[in-house]
Amino acid sequence: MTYSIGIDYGTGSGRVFLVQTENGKIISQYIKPYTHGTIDEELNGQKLPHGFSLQNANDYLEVLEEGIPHVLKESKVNPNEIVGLGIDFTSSTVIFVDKDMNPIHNKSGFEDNPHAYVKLWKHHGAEAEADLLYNTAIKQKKRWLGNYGYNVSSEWMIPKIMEVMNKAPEVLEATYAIMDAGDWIVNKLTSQNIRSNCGLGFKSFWEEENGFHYDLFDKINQTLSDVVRNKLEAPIVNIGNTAGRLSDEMANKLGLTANTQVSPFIIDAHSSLLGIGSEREGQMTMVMGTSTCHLMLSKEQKKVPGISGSVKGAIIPELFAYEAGQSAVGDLFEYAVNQAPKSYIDEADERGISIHQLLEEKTTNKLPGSSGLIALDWHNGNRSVLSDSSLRGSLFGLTLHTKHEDIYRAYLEATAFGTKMIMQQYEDWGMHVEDVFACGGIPKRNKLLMDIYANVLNKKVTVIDSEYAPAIGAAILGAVAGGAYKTVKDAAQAMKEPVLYEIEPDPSKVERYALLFNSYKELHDIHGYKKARIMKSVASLVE
Ligand SMILES: Nc1ncnc2c1ncn2[C@@H]1O[C@H](COP(=O)(O)OP(=O)(O)O)[C@@H](O)[C@H]1O
Ligand SMILES: O=C(CO)[C@@H](O)[C@@H](O)COP(=O)(O)O
Repeated sequence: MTYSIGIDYGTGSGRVFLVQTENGKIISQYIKPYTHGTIDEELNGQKLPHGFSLQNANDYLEVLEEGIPHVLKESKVNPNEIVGLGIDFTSSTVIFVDKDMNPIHNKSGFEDNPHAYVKLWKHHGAEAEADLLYNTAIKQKKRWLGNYGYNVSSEWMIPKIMEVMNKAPEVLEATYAIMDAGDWIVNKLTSQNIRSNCGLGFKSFWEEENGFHYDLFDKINQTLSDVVRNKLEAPIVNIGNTAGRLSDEMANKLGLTANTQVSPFIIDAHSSLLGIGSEREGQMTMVMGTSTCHLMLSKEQKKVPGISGSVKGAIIPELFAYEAGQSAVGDLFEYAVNQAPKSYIDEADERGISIHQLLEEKTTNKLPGSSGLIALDWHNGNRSVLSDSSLRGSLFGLTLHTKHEDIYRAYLEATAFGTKMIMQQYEDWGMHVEDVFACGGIPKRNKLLMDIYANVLNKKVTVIDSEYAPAIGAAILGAVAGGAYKTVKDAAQAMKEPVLYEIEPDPSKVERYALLFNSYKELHDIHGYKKARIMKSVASLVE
């Protein structure tokens, strides 16, 4: 019997899973909320600018140092039988390190410097830099930008590097290497300095054929090109290969053996496709957590406007992986939960259920549209298809009698409408959606949400019986790196998570949601671009 370890670094916590390579059976698991959480309001007493989302890289090491010894102790598995280890991580979560791979925020004199900290994937401090990259690429008629949906997100690597260049040159001066946090964990485990093709391909303007797009960086300035060449660029390891074995130091520290192979990191949402066994064209997989990522696979590369990117071999070696997404989904529902009236909080406490469950219960039997509410789900900007992180959410149709559960449901529905916009974009550009899968931390917890998605999308939705598909995907890559399987596809089919249930559309609800979607589409177009100045002028007064 052999085993592999999958470690899923989500937005709020790290999750370590020990699984059987034969069938993906979870033998032991450990979930560690990040000690410092997400640093977004203030850092050591200093107020942070709006849109900042930082993390402390030491928290990521705690996941390793606590989680791996825990699963070994609990399972009593012989470490010699653990052939591989895989890492999935949110992206682009950017870390700046010195030549010993130590985060700059650990260095004396940098403790209070926000730009020395990890820029979480949802950090929105690099809007101006993203706009400059986009406008320069458009002016230079860079056709390759079509592989990134003809947009540049402030959530990606290069704008975040430019932000530090512009706002904190002292951090850059002290920095030896820059990378995705997922690459950093792999490098800490193997004492190397490598990069994964998945992270670079989706978030760093790197393509296997041409490498980094210095043709664009040079147009910004020579410093940017030099920083990318000297600090970001490094040997690349493709998904499906091994990044190398555990270092002796880490093997001893964690209780593993130096024979354990480590897979290059994969982006968390992308890892879910492996975890659910999605491996062919025509399948749209929604990975629903803090955010939602809408992933598809194709034999061809198509330039689909408004999606986040397409990268060959980022998930399944011989296919192009496509990504689109919504920056606030679980975050949006959390926002609604946090606005719940005290009476609801007390009722949920008395009954020992979550506020989510109480709100779902109170609104689950209502007819679509019965509240008269409709919302735009842009509380953290719009990633796809508008790619504008400065956009803001809104709620229409409020009356003096509107109930909080109706507002909660309006947000659930808004994320479904936003998903329909993305699905239609894929289909309009030749990528037919046959099957819709739902996985991640949310689908299993909210049946009403899945009912809404099936009826808004008018598609059967297959809900996966696992909140941990990304971790299983990472374990699958660990198993391949460790030689338990010859191909990623074979490993995914053997180790994938099971289906929990399938939900079919209900024609009566589909009809009502079609009317609501038309209204959503009009509001989307008005506030997304036709009259975007209305919300932007209000936002201009934000400190
Ligand atoms: N019953 C529920 N219905 C809808 N959303 C939920 C429910 N329970 C938790 N959530 C949301 O799930 C999100 C966490 O999902 P998870 O996949 O664990 O996050 P991530 O992988 O992004 O760290 C939170 O944003 C939370 O608001
Ligand atoms: O950006 C990506 C994928 O490209 C994700 O890492 C990011 O949306 C965060 O995902 P989670 O919602 O935290 O799982």
